[in-house]
Amino acid sequence: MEGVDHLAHERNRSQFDVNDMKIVWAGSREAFEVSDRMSRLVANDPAFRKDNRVHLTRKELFKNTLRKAAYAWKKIIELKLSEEEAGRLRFFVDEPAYTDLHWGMFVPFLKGQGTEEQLQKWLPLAYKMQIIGCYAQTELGHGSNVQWLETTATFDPKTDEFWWPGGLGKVSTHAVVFARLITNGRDYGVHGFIVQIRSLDDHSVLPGITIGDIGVKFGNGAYNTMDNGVMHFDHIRIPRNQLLMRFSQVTREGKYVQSDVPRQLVYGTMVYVRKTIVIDASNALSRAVCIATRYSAVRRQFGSQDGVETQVINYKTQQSRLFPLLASAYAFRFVGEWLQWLYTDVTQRLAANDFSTLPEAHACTAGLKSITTAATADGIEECRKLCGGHGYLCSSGLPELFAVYVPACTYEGDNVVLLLQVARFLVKTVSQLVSGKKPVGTTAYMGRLQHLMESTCKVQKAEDWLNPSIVLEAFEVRSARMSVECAKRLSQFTNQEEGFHELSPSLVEAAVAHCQLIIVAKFIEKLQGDIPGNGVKDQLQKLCSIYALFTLHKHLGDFLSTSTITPKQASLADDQLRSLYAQVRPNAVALVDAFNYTDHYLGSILGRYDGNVYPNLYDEAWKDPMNDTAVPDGYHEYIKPLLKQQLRNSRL
Ligand SMILES: CC/C=C\C/C=C\C/C=C\C/C=C\C/C=C\CCCC(=O)SCCNC(=O)CCNC(=O)[C@H](O)C(C)(C)COP(=O)(O)OP(=O)(O)OC[C@H]1O[C@@H](n2cnc3c(N)ncnc32)[C@H](O)[C@@H]1OP(=O)(O)O
Ligand SMILES: Cc1cc2nc3c(=O)[nH]c(=O)nc-3n(C[C@H](O)[C@H](O)[C@H](O)COP(=O)(O)OP(=O)(O)OC[C@H]3O[C@@H](n4cnc5c(N)ncnc54)[C@H](O)[C@@H]3O)c2cc1C
Repeated sequence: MEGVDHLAHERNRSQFDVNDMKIVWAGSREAFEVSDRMSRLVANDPAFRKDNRVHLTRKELFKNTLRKAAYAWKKIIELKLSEEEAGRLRFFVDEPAYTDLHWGMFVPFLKGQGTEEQLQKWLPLAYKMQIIGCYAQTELGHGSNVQWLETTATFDPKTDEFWWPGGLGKVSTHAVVFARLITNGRDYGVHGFIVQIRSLDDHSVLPGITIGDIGVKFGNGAYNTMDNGVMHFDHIRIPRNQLLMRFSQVTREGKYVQSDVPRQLVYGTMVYVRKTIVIDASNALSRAVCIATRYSAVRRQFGSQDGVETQVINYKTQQSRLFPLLASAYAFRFVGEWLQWLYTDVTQRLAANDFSTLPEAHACTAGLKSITTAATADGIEECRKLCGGHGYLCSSGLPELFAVYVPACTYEGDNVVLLLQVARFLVKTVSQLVSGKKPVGTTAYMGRLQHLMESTCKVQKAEDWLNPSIVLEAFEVRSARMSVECAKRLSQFTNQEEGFHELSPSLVEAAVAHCQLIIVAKFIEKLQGDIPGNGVKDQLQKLCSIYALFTLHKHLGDFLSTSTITPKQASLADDQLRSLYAQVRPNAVALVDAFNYTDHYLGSILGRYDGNVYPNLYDEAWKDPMNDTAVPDGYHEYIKPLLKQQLRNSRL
């Protein structure tokens, strides 16, 4: 019907080359080509069908996931896919599965923590999927507080329950298990061990171990394709060499030998995964924004002129809710790219025994994981509301996306707990300024503290807010002043831990300010580089300004209370923001097309590429098993007697 024409018109009016933008979004031409090929491969293979997921019971759903994972593996082998291609294929299958943990945590943990000998033994098995691994760290009683894990690994172990590990409940044959290492009567803290948990012959659980699935999780379908598990050990014995010994060893005599490295390296896999989660936030948010943008261009309500109602995307309120999310998706993409660079850099330094950037890598991955996942979870829900009533239907793709995505705010570190880590890092950075230590990397701006404490914002007219150095300085001033204020208030406490506890809500806000500064700074940095493509850079500049000015608008209290800007300058920022929304409007559909998502991956009738929403929405309703019969099951038991009774009563 009408929808087809609407989107074609939208695409024709865009002011940049969408194919060039696709390359920027993907990161490189090569990355684009791999993603494009893998997404089509999945979309065109009926074995990867997912539109029936919501109608399956948990057991059917899980078995279906096992089938898809096995089929995907068969394809990977048959087509001799590279590691990158295989990763993209799994991504586009779009179903949480044990393989996420095997490839995403078990293998990286082995690679990061194993000795050469251990790598030779375990990696080939894991690479060929002759063993399947999971990551068992969280216990029933302890998740955030890793140091206080109760599981012990001694010659005479106690017993304890693990709780949550994905892939553990039904599939994994091996687990990386976190336990406090005790030898010669001394507790050496948390270490990682490889433990075989199921037989490689018949998949039965090994003696002394009890394992099960922890039960149905949030949402219908959604993350229930994953077998998050509970595991109980009762006096399990493992060979000494299953302690991963790259950084610390236990000798045959039971002597503990610690290499000269920070003990926090045992947390390395969490840093790796948190970095991945930031890129994943841009995937999830862009997907929701793509659905909401296309549908907003198709949907019409009110404002009829010449008998045609207004596209809801033309409402300023719709734009002010949608376009900041579009800008955030791009912002998270670029900060994710930068984080990937930071991670590679820190890894190379660690290999050369340079641990100097480890605290920054930890703070950046923890903080950015926290704010990008929180914004994405909220953003997906906002997109659902932007789609009105149809957004609440599973066929919009949004309810399932939300349910799958929200645990990202909790797993791999609760967001608040992680922001408190950033706050500690900031307070430490400020206190070290006194001793003359020069801050580097993302805290380098603190080195200009005197200037930032005294400077005044130069904005006099709305267009001044398009100046990247003015915007950057406003974010630096706000962040520096919030951190300094926290540090000052902390210094009034005699007991620092007590002070930290007392001030933690303000500390979290200071951490958010610092992380938002990083995102703005990295977006601006990206734009300072070479960005080829007709009109591409211009669009990205607009999105960068929208991200920054919307963030400023949302956190106006911080900017005003720290006297970073005046109320007049805040009002000028709002004026500029409105103008930017109007400039992005004709490009909105093309900007989401640049994500290059197939209809299969989007899984949304509202977000269809062709915009042909209504007939498909209507047809989809008839496919629901509820419509198999016109008269429902239960009519004879529960409806008919009711109606008959009313008839009898009315005759009385
Ligand atoms: C379908 C999936 C979709 C998307 C996912 C996309 C991509 C992911 C890819 C693959 C993964 C696959 C699937 C993902 C799905 C789910 C996976 C979920 C897996 C898990 O959840 S595993 C369990 C994770 N658990 C946690 O994260 C626990 C959180 N807690 C902690 O990390 C720590 O304990 C702490 C950070 C809270 C620290 O607590 P503490 O204060 O007690 O710290 P310490 O005393 O131990 O240390 C203090 C000192 O050390 C510094 N520090 C802390 N952590 C680190 C670190 N990681 N690196 C470096 N330094 C660290 C800290 O700053 C202190 O320093 P200081 O100088 O002394 O102040
Ligand atoms: C879908 C999913 C998959 C998972 N997969 C795995 C897996 O594969 N392997 C694995 O080991 N684990 C896994 N987990 C567990 C996950 O890592 C933990 O749930 C997470 O680290 C949070 O810990 P917690 O549950 O102990 O939360 P808690 O720490 O109990 O948090 C509860 C509340 O307390 C607050 N809080 C806690 N400590 C502090 C503090 N110091 N200051 C202020 N507030 C605080 C938190 O902000 C939160 O509001 C998974 C979890 C989920 C939801």
